[in-house]
Amino acid sequence: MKQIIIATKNKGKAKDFEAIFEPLGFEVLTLFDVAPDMEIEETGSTFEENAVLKAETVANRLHTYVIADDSGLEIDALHGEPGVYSARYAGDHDDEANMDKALRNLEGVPTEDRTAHFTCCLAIAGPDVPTETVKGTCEGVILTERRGDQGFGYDPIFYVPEKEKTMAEMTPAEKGSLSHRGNAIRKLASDLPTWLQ
Ligand SMILES: O=P(O)(O)OP(=O)(O)OP(=O)(O)OC[C@H]1O[C@@H](n2cnc3c(O)ncnc32)[C@H](O)[C@@H]1O
Ligand SMILES: [Mg+2]
Repeated sequence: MKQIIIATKNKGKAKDFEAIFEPLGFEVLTLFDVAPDMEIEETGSTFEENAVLKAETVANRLHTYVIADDSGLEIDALHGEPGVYSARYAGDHDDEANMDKALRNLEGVPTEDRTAHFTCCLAIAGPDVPTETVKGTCEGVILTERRGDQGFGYDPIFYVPEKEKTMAEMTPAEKGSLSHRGNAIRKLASDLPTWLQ
């Protein structure tokens, strides 16, 4: 089976990638498999900068093609917060505390003003080629309480009106069919065979 390296330590993200790449015949490897000691400080101020930073750091170390994902939630009523700070909004990678903070900051905001979107920027870096980036988004509404137990991060409070479900109420495959990550991967897909030769 062909292998694809995702420069991430987020197991929820890795599951999202597996749901899309495994049916295409790829085994998904993460930093836990290829470079468990690596901790990359995300010093960029945009998703794109951080995705490029993560992809290039790992590609330079491993001398092979690597995909990195930098993503986050932007809530309109909070002027785009938490944005690039999504993972560390209230506590470092503390999904529950992060959701609580978002819900607290939205207290009293009516449904019609609770619009938000997820963004996913993917960067692909490798030896002797310029790094490429693509972006995918997904629109939704922030609920007042959690629903569902699938997924990760802000999925339980991110409601997708067309599906009448939160992302945490979707199977990984269903989430991938409409998510910011799925949309970004589909943009990349036509380039994949050449990147992975
Ligand atoms: O940097 P890596 O190791 O890939 O893992 P990370 O979790 O730190 O990833 P980011 O720096 O890209 O931060 C993204 C955060 O945005 C949120 N997020 C991104 N995609 C999401 C999704 O599909 N569902 C729910 N929350 C998501 C979640 O809080 C993530 O931790
Ligand atoms: Mg991160």
